[in-house]
Amino acid sequence: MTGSSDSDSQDGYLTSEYNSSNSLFSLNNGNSYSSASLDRATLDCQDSSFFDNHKNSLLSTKVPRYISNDALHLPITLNYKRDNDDVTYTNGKVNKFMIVLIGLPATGKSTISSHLIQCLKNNPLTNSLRCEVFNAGKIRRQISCATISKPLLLSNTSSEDLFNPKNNDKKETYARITLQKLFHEINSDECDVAIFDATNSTVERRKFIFEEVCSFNTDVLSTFNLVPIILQVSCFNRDFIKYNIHNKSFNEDYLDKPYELAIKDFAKRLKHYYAQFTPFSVDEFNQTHRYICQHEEIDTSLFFFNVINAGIVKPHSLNQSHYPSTCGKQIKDTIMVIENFINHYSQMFGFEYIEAVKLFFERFENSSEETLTALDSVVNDEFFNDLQNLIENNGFA
Ligand SMILES: Nc1ncnc2c1ncn2[C@@H]1O[C@H](COP(=O)(O)OP(=O)(O)O)[C@@H](O)[C@H]1O
Ligand SMILES: O=P(O)(O)OC[C@H]1O[C@@](CO)(OP(=O)(O)O)[C@@H](O)[C@@H]1O
Repeated sequence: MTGSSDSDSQDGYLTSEYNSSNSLFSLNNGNSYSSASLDRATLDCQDSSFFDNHKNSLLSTKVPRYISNDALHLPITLNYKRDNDDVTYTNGKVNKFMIVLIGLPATGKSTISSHLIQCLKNNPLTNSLRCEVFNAGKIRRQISCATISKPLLLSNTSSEDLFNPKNNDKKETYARITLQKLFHEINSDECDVAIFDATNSTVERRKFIFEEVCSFNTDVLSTFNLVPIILQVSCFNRDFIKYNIHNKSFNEDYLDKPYELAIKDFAKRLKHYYAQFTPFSVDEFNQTHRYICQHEEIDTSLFFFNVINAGIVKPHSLNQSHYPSTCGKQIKDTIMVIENFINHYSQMFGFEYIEAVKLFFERFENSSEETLTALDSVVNDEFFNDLQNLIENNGFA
């Protein structure tokens, strides 16, 4: 059965319908970013920008006070227990899960992955599953450090220009190595839920990933079957993006770099990504499902979930679930927990994040701190306009 998932309406006054006819990801409008902007669709802004209008920022929205801090931290648990014999099989192999992340840099993929793991660990239905994140950036840093033996002069420096599209081969190599590590750890039964944390921003990359998943599942030497789950993380709010870029400037790529250089470098990286990114669509979901079914010669499961602007925008018809005709309890339970996490993300974590962003900008407005001035000089309207142009001209306008 195929269908879109429901979401709650508890936080209805904050959320906006995100339907396929006005969606960025809509097939009917030619996957257009410009003709299907989120701010028009959801925030009632006048221009047709990819980004939320700064003045109509989500930050001006009130975070509901009826959600206590405790509730924000407590993943919602469901009311029944997992049985010991819940393990299910596909083609005689024990099922495990692979979560394929998709999203531009600094949209919150790694952060949301750690929230999801927290949620799976806190739910009796899924707490026995061993979860692991396979981050392509981390593998890149490890390999670069080992190769150049100067730990902090990483391949991210502008001289190597790793993120320039002309150097895509290098990025693909790191992604392949990361995937191989993931398959190896699944096959040696070291984890049950493997999260592939990379931008996976092009159709070609995703095609490659699903070809590899099919090869893994049909390989007589692999003991396990991977149930693929696609989790797309999107962020269209300028304040969120600016705040996230600020935080990214403190990650391992920039430990030895001054703040302003880090911001400039990351801003440049973002431009490269915006020039190439293709969002995952319902159409691509259907094509991928057909491909997997043909290749594995069975009716397989495939799931697609979205977190948009930290869960504040609801992706109703974008989320897709395809359960096979004979679907084991373990798959149903795990998907239910993940779906529940997606539907309640704003209450569990999103609002707390908005509070943090608000605080950050309050501090920003009342200070003349050099670091924050540097941020403003790089991540400004001109920068967002550049990103907008890049996304419109990358074949999806
Ligand atoms: N949902 C979120 N909750 C809390 N912080 C977030 C969230 N999304 C992004 N951030 C902030 O933005 C920074 C970058 O997010 P990250 O998860 O590393 O993005 P990505 O993995 O997509 O590159 C994080 O360090 C965090 O400070
Ligand atoms: O190869 P893709 O899919 O672009 O993803 C990997 C890249 O994503 C990035 C994008 O910034 O992730 P991360 O921020 O998690 O470190 C790079 O570090 C990393 O090299």
